[in-house]
Amino acid sequence: MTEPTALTIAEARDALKAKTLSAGELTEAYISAIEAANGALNAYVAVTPDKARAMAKASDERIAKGEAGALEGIPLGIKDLFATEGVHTQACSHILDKFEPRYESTVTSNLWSAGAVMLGKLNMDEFAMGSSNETSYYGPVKNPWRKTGSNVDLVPGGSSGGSAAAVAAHLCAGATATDTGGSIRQPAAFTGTVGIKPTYGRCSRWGIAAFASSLDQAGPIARDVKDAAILLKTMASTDAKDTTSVDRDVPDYEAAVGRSVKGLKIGIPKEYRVERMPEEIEALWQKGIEWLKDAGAEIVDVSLPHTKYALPAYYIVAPAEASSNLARYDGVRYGLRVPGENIADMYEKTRAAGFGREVKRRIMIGTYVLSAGYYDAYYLKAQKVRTLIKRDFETVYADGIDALLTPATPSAAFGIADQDMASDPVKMYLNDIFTVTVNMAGLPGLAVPGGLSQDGLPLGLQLIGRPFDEETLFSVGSAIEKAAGRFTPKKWW
Ligand SMILES: NC(=O)C[C@H](N)C(=O)O
Repeated sequence: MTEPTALTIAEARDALKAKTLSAGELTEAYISAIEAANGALNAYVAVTPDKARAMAKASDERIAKGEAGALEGIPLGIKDLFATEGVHTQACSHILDKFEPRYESTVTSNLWSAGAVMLGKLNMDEFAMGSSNETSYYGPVKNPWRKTGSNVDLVPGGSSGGSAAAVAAHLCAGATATDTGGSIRQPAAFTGTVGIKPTYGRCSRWGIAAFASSLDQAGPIARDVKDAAILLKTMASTDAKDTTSVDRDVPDYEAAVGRSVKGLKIGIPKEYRVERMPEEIEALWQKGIEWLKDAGAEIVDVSLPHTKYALPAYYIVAPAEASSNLARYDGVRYGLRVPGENIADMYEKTRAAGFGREVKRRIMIGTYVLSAGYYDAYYLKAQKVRTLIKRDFETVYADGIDALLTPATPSAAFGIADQDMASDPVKMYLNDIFTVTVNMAGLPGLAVPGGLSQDGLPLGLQLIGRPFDEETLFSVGSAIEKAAGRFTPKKWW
């Protein structure tokens, strides 16, 4: 029999339904896999076996009574950014030390209401700021993938590095993640998994620690396109507690998987052919184009003229919002408190000790671009650029384009403590060059594996859709998946 942890969500769902596997057995298999692997991979920052067993037992009882929910008995990992009642929720920051919320985020409560089982909390870049998972207070996550014949540890990408690594290494059936500028799609690309950032407003942000509220969106990381569709269906909802969540029915995303792409118009934006793009990324993109042509789609060259301004504008808007959102961590209500001479001294000492370097850098950039005298020159201008970026997409969609195809990242996974990235934060920020436009425009974006690099590392393609048209992304994504195949790392841990 296949190992229970090797099953996709769709397969596990069938096995649970056929009663050839129980939720208890499936959950035990994941708990053992985490125990065996987490010391090496550091994907989980908190494991909740007792809770998982109790949830699985309840699932088995519901299955026996014929009352199974859409995700009944499916063991999931949760990014540490989501509030989980009574369970470690620290956005992988020292400043939230020992914080265990008294409430549950809307996305996770949707999952538990559908019968899913929580395995624990997943590592991430501190407050989701990073592209390598190295800014986590809990240390870096190791990518389950290594170059062929090498034993050098690589990053899994970030900020949802723990989510991506856990899914790739089969330490959960699927995971929640969030994406502000690429945090779902870049780690998915680096680990050979599938990740979707839905349209802004599709998932409730309630109970997710805020980084940049106008850009943050939750979404799943999964082993294949179908599993991503299954997870998003339950994660998405309209929520009175988040006024930016939209009042729209959630479609049956799973039904879109495998649907024909014949006649769809796929745009290829020429501005994504950036300078010094590695040949293998260019080749991957070309392969994606050929696969979609073979599947009957029409390929159209398009232009998104303001693309090159997206990254600099993102690194103004995101830090500006972060500096405001992170003002709440002051040592008064929750988390870390470092005593001081007086209250101002206590704030200073707490924030100095509680935040890591990258978070401090963003707070300083954000405070600067919002300050009197600089607001118009930076923040206001960046917001105007954001409108131009959004209009670029509106123009191509008005011309009948159904979705756009681009690479997901400008490279494959790089080494932990990469000197180039460590010495120059802008080099790290360049990881987001293909993904931030999507957040700036509020659009859905899907990352799907397209193949392996010459060194044997996964490379991802990105599909960008019309607002609230995640279904087309699932259809086109599954056409790519069908042609490219699926990718699982060789176990070394
Ligand atoms: N949060 C994200 O989407 C990650 C992005 N690399 C950032 O550091 O802002």
